[in-house]
Amino acid sequence: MVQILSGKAVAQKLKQDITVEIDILKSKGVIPTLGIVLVGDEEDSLSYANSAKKRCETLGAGCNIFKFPAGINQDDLEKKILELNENRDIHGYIIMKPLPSQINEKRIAEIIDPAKDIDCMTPKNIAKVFAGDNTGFSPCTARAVMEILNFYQIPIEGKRAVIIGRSMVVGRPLSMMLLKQNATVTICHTRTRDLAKEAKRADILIAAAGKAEMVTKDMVSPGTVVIDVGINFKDGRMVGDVLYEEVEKLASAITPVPGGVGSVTTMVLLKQLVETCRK
Ligand SMILES: Nc1nc2c(c(=O)[nH]1)N[C@@H](CN(C=O)c1ccc(C(=O)N[C@@H](CCC(=O)O)C(=O)O)cc1)CN2
Repeated sequence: MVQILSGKAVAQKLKQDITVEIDILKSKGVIPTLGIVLVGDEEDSLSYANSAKKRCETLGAGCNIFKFPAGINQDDLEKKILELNENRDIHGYIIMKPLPSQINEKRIAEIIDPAKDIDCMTPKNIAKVFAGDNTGFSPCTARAVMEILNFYQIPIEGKRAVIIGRSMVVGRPLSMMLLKQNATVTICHTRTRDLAKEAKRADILIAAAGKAEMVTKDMVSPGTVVIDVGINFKDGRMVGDVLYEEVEKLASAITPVPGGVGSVTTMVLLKQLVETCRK
């Protein structure tokens, strides 16, 4: 019988700690406030931004969405980021990705104040993740995956983890986090020669390719733990990167979409907001 790894239970546990922290900060006259930089109108980024705002409202934190047109140029966006660094009412902020193609993401990452970088875009913070140093922030989605694995006590040490996707928000940092817990990690991507063969070798398969329902039954061995990071919209409904109906029949455990990694990601974002606010 497949185990459903619900993100809601994990989010609930994180929520308890965050609520206590917010109450302490409020008693000192500080309302932790999140900034969200949203450029253009990518559906998953909009969903992420709106969900994060709702969570802030529910937990008593502040949230400001800074929305810019998809055609914004590099200089104007950089100016806005520098303003956010100086804005004492914003304690931490996230820049929704992907950014439009005219924007040089690397240059943006370099000017973010690392103390406000709660989704871990700056070279300084990402270097800590790669060095296995826990004193900085982690990319929220990658950390959400680890929170789920740890909450459900999924064994990681010595296991073969296969990640489909090499993004800087999930695939690459997550590979380092799993490595830190002694998994043997493989990252697959668009140029991987025999993706199904690689995926079938996984004890833990993480789908983070950003492609709706691309992981099918022929890519999964019986007994695999399947973590679906994807948030895609198909015919008006939210679906993951895993074709759930097929794969759940083979998996030993699986995260659903919705109600899986996505619901933990926004809670991790708030946790990291509260952490930076406290500092
Ligand atoms: N800077 C970043 N930008 C983006 C990221 C990212 O990790 N960093 N990720 C994607 C979107 N994303 C996660 O990967 C995401 C999209 C939507 C939601 C969301 O709506 N969460 C809901 C619950 C959804 C569910 O039940 O699964 C909630 O928390 O209530 C979360 C994450 C794009 N851009």
